[in-house]
Amino acid sequence: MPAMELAGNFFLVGLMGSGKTTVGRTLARHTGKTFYDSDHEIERRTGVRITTIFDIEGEPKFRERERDTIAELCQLQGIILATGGGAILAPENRQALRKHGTVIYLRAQIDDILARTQHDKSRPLLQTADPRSKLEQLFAVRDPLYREIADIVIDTSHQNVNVLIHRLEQRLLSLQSKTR
Ligand SMILES: Nc1ncnc2c1ncn2[C@@H]1O[C@H](COP(=O)(O)OP(=O)(O)O)[C@@H](O)[C@H]1O
Ligand SMILES: O=C(O)C1=C[C@@H](OP(=O)(O)O)[C@@H](O)[C@H](O)C1
Ligand SMILES: [Mg+2]
Repeated sequence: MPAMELAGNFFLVGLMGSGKTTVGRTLARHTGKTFYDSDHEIERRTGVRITTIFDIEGEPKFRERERDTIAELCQLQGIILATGGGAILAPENRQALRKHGTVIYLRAQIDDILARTQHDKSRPLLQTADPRSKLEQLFAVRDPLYREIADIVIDTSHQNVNVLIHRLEQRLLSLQSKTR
């Protein structure tokens, strides 16, 4: 029996390192919904890591794979989906996410993201001499797009994951009772 009853799909968006995969997995456990991560799904389908896809095929082809994967996952019901940070760049993805579920924007500070991702080589866009300025550029382009489709914006800075998830779940329950 899940601890929490929530109707519908929930989609997590936000920059790399904002916690989409981590929060999504726990939210799925608490709600009894099935967890998907668009990056994991792309890796499962191709049999290679995201970095390898970027190396061999380049970002445009990765974005195509991401679009196809998100279009398919959005047809499912009762899921929690952690998207990749750049998924919202494609208008089709923004439209599909808005249409098929509740969109949660995990908003993180660049300092926190840098601390969380500094030892991790799995994000090709951050393998640069100056990841801070890269993240600043990405934030400038993407923050308006995350906001455009978000039903809930939640600040993730200065708190551990458990506190964050508790706050998020309270927000989701109150959103659900309002829209009923
Ligand atoms: N609120 C948080 N506070 C501290 N660390 C976090 C928080 N959210 C995520 N992390 C850590 O940051 C790293 C990146 O998280 P991840 O869930 O992979 O982010 P995303 O999927 O958004 O790129 C992981 O090591 C995770 O444990
Ligand atoms: O921001 C981006 O463009 C990307 C974010 C990554 O996912 P996370 O946001 O889960 O790290 C992954 O999809 C890929 O490396 C590109
Ligand atoms: Mg992720």
